[in-house]
Parts: sequence; C-alpha cells; structure tokens
Amino acid sequence: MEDQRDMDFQSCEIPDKYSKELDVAVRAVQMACSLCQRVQESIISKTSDVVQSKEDNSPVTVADWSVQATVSWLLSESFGSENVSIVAEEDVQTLTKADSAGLLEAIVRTVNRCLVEAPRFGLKGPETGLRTLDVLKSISRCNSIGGPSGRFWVLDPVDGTLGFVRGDQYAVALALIEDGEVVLGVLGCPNYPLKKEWLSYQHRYYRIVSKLTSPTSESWDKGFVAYARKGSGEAWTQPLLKDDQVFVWPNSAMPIKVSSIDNPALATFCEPVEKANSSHSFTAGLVHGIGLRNQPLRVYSMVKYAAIARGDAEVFMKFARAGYKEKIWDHAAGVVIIQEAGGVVTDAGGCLLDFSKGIYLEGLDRGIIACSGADLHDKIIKAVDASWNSSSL
Ligand SMILES: Nc1ncnc2c1ncn2[C@@H]1O[C@H](COP(=O)(O)OS(=O)(=O)O)[C@@H](OP(=O)(O)O)[C@H]1O
Ligand SMILES: [Mg+2]
Ligand SMILES: [Mg+2]
Ligand SMILES: [Mg+2]
Repeated sequence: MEDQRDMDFQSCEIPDKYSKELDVAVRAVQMACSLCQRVQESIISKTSDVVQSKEDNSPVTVADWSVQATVSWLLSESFGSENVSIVAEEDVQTLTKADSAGLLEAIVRTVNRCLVEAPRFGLKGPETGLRTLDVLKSISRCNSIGGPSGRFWVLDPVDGTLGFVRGDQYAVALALIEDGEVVLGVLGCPNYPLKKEWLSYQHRYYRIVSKLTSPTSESWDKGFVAYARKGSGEAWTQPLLKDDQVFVWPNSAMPIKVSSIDNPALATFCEPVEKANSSHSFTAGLVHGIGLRNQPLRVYSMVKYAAIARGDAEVFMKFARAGYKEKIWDHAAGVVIIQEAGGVVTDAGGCLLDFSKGIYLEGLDRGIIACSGADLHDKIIKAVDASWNSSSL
C-alpha cells in the first residue's frame, strides 16, 4: 500500500516538474510582448528613432535590449540571481559607447515602464525604478555560453527583428535547457493574426487590418503566448493580457495540436522571408519534387514554429548558406513546442537538434526541417537527399 502511494506520488511529480519555471517564464514573456507592442507602435508611427544596425548590418532595437533586461531581471528576482544562468542574443557593447546615451536612456525608460506593470502579471516588480547601471547589469548578466551540463535559460528577446521594425511578425522566445535538453519553451507571438490567412500579408498586415476593422473590433484581436514542457505531450496557447486585465493562471489557455494533413498536395510550407537567411531556390526545387502545391508562406521569426504547432501550416524548412551557424536561441523554444504538439523537428539528416554544444547548433546537417507528422517529414528528408548534390548550397 505504502509502495503504491509512493509510486502515485512519483508519477504525479513528473508532470509538475518545472511548473514554477514555466509559470514565471510565461508571465515574463507576456510582459515582454506588451513591451514590444508599445515599441513597435512607436516605430511604425515614427515618433522615435529606436532602430540601430549591428556590426553584421542586422537590425537591433530598443525592444531587443529592453526585453533582454526585463526578462533577465524578472528571472533573477524570481529564482535568485545566483541560480540563474542565461544565454541571450544581445550584449551591451553598443550601449556603452559615448554616443549611445540617448539610446540607453530610452531603454531604461522602456524597461521601467514595463516592470512597473509586474504586479498585474502576478510578478514582483522593483521597489524603485531600475537605474542605468542596473539595466546594463541585467543585460550583460545574460553571458552564459550554454553547454552539456547544468541548467540555463535561452532568450531571443526579439526574434525576427527585421519583421518587428517593418511592423510585421516577430516573436519573443524563452526556453530552459537542462543537461543539454530543452525542458520548456515559451514563444510570444504578439502579431499572430486571428485569421491564419492574414499571416501571409507581409508588411501590409497592420495597414490592412486597421483599414478593415476598428481597433475595438474582435478581428483586431491578435497574438498569443505558446508554451510546452518536455515530455508532457501537451502544448498550449493563451491570449495576451489586455491593458485592463490582471493575469490569472492559466489565463484562458487552450491546448494546441499539429495539423493532421499528411498529403503533400494539401500541405502548407513556411520559410524565412529573407533569401539571405534560407535558400528559396533550393526549397522551390524540393517543394516541386515532393508535390507541395501551395505557395510558400514566408513569415519572419519563430512564428513559423508556432504556425506548425497550432496546425496552421504543416512544414517549416530553413537552409542557411554554407558557413552560417544556427544559434540555439533561434530554435530552442519553437522545437519543444512543436514536439509536444505532436510534430517532428530534425536537421536534414534526420537527427534531433543538439542544444548541448554551446551557443551554436553544432553539427547541424544542412538545414532544419520541422513537420506536423512523420510521413511528411520522411518524404522531405528523402527529397533533400535526392537534390542536395546538384544544389549550389
Ligand atoms: N545569414 C543568415 N542565415 C540564416 N539565419 C540568419 C542569418 N543572419 C541572421 N540569421 C538569423 O535568422 C533569424 C531570423 O530568422 P527568420 O526565419 O525570421 O528569417 S527572416 O527574417 O524571415 O528572413 C535572426 O534572428 P533575430 O536576429 O533574432 O531576428 C538571426 O538570428
Ligand atoms: Mg532570432
Ligand atoms: Mg533576436
Ligand atoms: Mg538579431
């Protein structure tokens, strides 16, 4: 009898593992989404100059640094800074240059504007506003380099920054890795439209929606936070918290599942918008060979992972140019959410992505293939093999 109770307790314990981490991560991503929405509105209305260029010419904004500072601060506050190790995309180099005072001021303002709302999201905020030094510390504390052992968070504060500055799709991605395995993933997708057909309205999305509807109408509703815990067999989305609401877990969460379509002729395939990030010509050849008939859905950011997880598309492929090394923060959260929603994510050799080798997905074979089901996935892997040698990648 005693043994049976022990066993019941143990089997109950497994699903609850990481529940505090998930709870805090979802609330922190909810807050980050609301921060991003405010900054994106100010970019679109051009009331401020918040976009900078990084050394590789990719964009970075007040939102990227502000989300990194905010999430880092919230995680440290919730779990104790000595217990929190974070791998994240941004650093403070640009911000400490003499001509960055205005930018840094905007970031401190944005972070404090966000943290003051922490109690509404059920988290503790700072007693007084963070000072510039506190904000810089929070950003630069995200200096973990990952690896095979122990526990660390992985944060892409704004994924798809190009989409973000263009008023289009972007994501906030937070994952927890333990001993090389992604154990939970949270993906905030603030512009994900209520009607999936609108996902393909690149650039024009805001303008189209605002012309068709008033901001108070139901169809203006957009955005969610998706999340999953490894091994739970469940993935969820919950709506973004509105300005007048108080967060109550699980905030009207709904389970999500991948699509059941396994006929390539009916499947929708998504890929990055920029040709520089993934070869459109290689995938065009593949798509033809497999019999995928629908036009590719080109969407910025890890929103593509969310689209597969919630059954709005069936395939996501990314084939970066030779020599480009994929970073773990661009994939960790999305991979676990698709897997728990019932999908399959591997490299082009059929191996699981390896998150245990530091900040890069070392050893990645050619590209990334995410599918709603094993049959489609198998067909694509075979087609990649068949056409790889004749490609120029
Ligand atoms: N050359 C190259 N090749 C492949 N990937 C690259 C490359 N350069 C950047 N990146 C990373 O791509 C992230 C954006 O990926 P997306 O799928 O959103 O691409 S796209 O913007 O839709 O084209 C983007 O993430 P963010 O920087 O967070 O936006 C980068 O990490
Ligand atoms: Mg990214
Ligand atoms: Mg980013
Ligand atoms: Mg970037």
